[in-house]
Amino acid sequence: MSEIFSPPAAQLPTDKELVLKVIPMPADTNGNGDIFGGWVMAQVDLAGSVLPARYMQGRMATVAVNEFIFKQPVRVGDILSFFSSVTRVGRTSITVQVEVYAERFADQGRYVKVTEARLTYVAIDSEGRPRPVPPMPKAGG
Ligand SMILES: CC(=O)SCCNC(=O)CCNC(=O)[C@H](O)C(C)(C)COP(=O)(O)OP(=O)(O)OC[C@H]1O[C@@H](n2cnc3c(N)ncnc32)[C@H](O)[C@@H]1OP(=O)(O)O
Repeated sequence: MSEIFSPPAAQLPTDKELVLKVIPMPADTNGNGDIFGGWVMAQVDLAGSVLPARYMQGRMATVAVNEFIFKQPVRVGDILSFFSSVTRVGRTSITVQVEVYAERFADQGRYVKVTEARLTYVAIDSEGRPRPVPPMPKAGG
């Protein structure tokens, strides 16, 4: 019987915020029976938008997937945890780093890093043109 490769357990990041948890379903698989990469990318795009939305306070669009690494396959029934941090606030855009960790269906509590990505979002006005990112309100102000 063939063994399934099991990478070492990962530590969850302490410098990032948990922005999404989701469990992929059989309808999200590719021809190999693993989860389709496009499904993972869509979830990362949604997760990545959470922190920029706090700054942008309105319409925004994904302008770039600057980097996307599929480090390990994702499987049906994994619990996926998406962690994100803002790495750059520009005039009209915000860049985030997203890391995705899987708890395998039959190995809960042990985390495997499956994906990491860097994405950039742009604040847009009602015409779809870039607008300045509003200043972040001061905490407690
Ligand atoms: C809701 C959704 O997610 S929609 C899904 C897919 N996304 C889309 O359909 C968006 C389609 N694209 C667009 O509509 C336009 O490209 C816009 C509105 C996002 C940007 O318009 P542009 O005229 O290209 O904007 P412009 O060149 O002024 O750049 C805007 C910002 O994006 C940044 N940017 C542009 N390209 C990149 C890139 N490849 N990587 C990183 N940042 C980038 C710029 O540096 C600038 O940021 P800054 O002001 O903070 O320095």
